Amino acid sequence: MNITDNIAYVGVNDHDIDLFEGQYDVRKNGMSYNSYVVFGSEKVVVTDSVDARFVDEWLGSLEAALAGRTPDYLVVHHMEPDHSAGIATFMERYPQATVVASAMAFKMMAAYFGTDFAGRRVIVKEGSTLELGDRSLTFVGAPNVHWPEVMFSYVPEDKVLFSADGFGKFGALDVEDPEGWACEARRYYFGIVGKFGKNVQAVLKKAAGLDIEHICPLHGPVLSENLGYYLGLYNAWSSYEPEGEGVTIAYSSVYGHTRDAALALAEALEKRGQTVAVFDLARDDMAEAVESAFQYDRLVLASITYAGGIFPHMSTFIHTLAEHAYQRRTVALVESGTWAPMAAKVMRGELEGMKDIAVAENVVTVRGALDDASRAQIEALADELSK
Ligand SMILES: Cc1cc2nc3c(=O)[nH]c(=O)nc-3n(C[C@H](O)[C@H](O)[C@H](O)COP(=O)(O)O)c2cc1C
Repeated sequence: MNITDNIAYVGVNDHDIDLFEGQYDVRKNGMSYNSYVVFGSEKVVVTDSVDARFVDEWLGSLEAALAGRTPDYLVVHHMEPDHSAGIATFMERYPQATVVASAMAFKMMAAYFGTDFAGRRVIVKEGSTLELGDRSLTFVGAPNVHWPEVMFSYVPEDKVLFSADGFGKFGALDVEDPEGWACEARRYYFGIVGKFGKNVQAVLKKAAGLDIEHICPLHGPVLSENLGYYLGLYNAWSSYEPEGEGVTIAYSSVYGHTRDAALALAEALEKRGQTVAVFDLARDDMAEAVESAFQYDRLVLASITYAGGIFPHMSTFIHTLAEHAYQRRTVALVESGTWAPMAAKVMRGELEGMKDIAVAENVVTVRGALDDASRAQIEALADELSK
């Protein structure tokens, strides 16, 4: 696959992986680890490597793409092992090659490979340029998007931005994603990059000064058309702006009564014309619930009272939101409890540490099964959330 006349794709698809980064379920569509070759008139650059299980396949694709040329540089934008596992093998195979990376990336290479390639390396920083003859790579610092050593690079002659894990997406490239780009890119963003909104904003500002026609991420498809759409989403996501109006309802229930309340609220909201997404935190993909909470402007947390506190899945969910800097949203509380309901109080306390969270006035309390009182509370909450 060619990105431009001078840039080829040499990445791999992974359909064996179950959990990406140890927690994100990608069994349905797999994952891609992207690597590219930039052919300059004088020098050839390979960008990044792939996961350890695919290094041989990557080297095979690379050799085919090189068509007899030898690579002069291996540019390392990001040292996470799913992109860096093949560095040492590459350097053995191509003894004339030089590694190009940030100073911090070389420290990480020493930690992973026992060598920082002294004598065979070029350290780059913001604004450094690598000349390839009729082409060049200019480096753009992207610290903490989402590791500290990350750099993007830009090829002005081809208007190509190599964006490391930025603009990444779950899913291998040999399967069509029926949901389009945004759904799995959003789950990826809020799971993996979401905490670092400020850093993403900083690099987006730099990117705004570049004339870009292709964004080449380390996971997912190369983005070549309608770039304003992708940049607009990244701008909304990284500034913690809700992407749209809607209510995410996340519930934890053992015997089904809290679920009944959550579903009754969903129905009441839908009757009022609201978009609603409901998640069972024990059974649905929690990363999708997190994604949905960030996508929409309102969130309902519904939990049983569990040993004087909240259910473990709800606790994990709220902590995950907090860890990802959840903010600027309205949150409503639904609780159940048979002898001393406490869940709403506990959840309210957990929300206190988050920025700009407005807690809805109406709280729903279910004491056993839904009754007239709790049904009335559900209607009142639906009214409040639909204002
Ligand atoms: C392990 C366990 C611990 C519970 N702890 C409390 C509690 O501390 N206070 C309380 O009022 N109810 C407590 N309950 C009762 C639940 O809140 C009650 O069963 C509730 O209806 C469960 O809602 P559900 O039907 O959605 O699972 C507990 C229930 C279980 C199963």
